[in-house]
Amino acid sequence: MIQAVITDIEGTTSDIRFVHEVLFPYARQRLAEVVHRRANDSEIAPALQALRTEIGRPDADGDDLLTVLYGFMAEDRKSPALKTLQGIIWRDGYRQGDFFGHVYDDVVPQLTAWRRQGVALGVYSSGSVEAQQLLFGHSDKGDLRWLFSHYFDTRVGAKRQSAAYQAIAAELALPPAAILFLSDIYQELDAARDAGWRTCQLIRNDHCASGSHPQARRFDEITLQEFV
Ligand SMILES: CSCCC(=O)C(=O)COP(=O)(O)O
Ligand SMILES: [Mg+2]
Repeated sequence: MIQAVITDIEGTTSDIRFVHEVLFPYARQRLAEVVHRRANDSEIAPALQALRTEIGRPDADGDDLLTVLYGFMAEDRKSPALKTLQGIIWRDGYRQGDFFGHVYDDVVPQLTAWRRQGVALGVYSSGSVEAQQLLFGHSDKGDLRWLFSHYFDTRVGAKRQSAAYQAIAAELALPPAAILFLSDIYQELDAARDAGWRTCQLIRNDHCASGSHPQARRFDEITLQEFV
């Protein structure tokens, strides 16, 4: 029996276009200011230091780091330091009302129903936990943070590696087969299945590369009883 549902964000609860056409450009336009003018801020400095460590260049200056960050953004690299910086920049955007987090219409009713059935709900995204809470806290469906009891980002491990799913199951204190992972990316689902989780691939658009997992176009097509 499924006791927890863990969901990806981009391409699963939320439109890829919101992430790539709204969030990423917003962060990109503000990265230079953050790296050059706010480098000594208490939350920026550790992120820049983590980036130096990540790239193995302890002496990298602001320009060097900016070049690396632009490169990471161009290739959509899930760098923890980049994700931390993006989350900090997006905070201003959400708070100023520059945008709201996109959430598909079918998501909230289904998550609410599962929660009422006693199923624990969590998020696992490459976006930082702060970025996840910002998106759901300032969503176009209102503040949805009450839905989720757990948030995981790449600090628990990379989404295409099964060790991350083992670590999440340990934190949830649940057997792997009692956890259902929802994602649009079959490589992430492969890693979850390797860890013993149940999986379902969301096909939100025709561009999704298909894997060997059960599929749904919307959350209300998912029946937990089918995943025993
Ligand atoms: C938390 S919203 C921003 C999402 C993001 O930065 C990203 O890289 C998408 O990652 P996901 O694991 O949700 O596909
Ligand atoms: Mg995704």
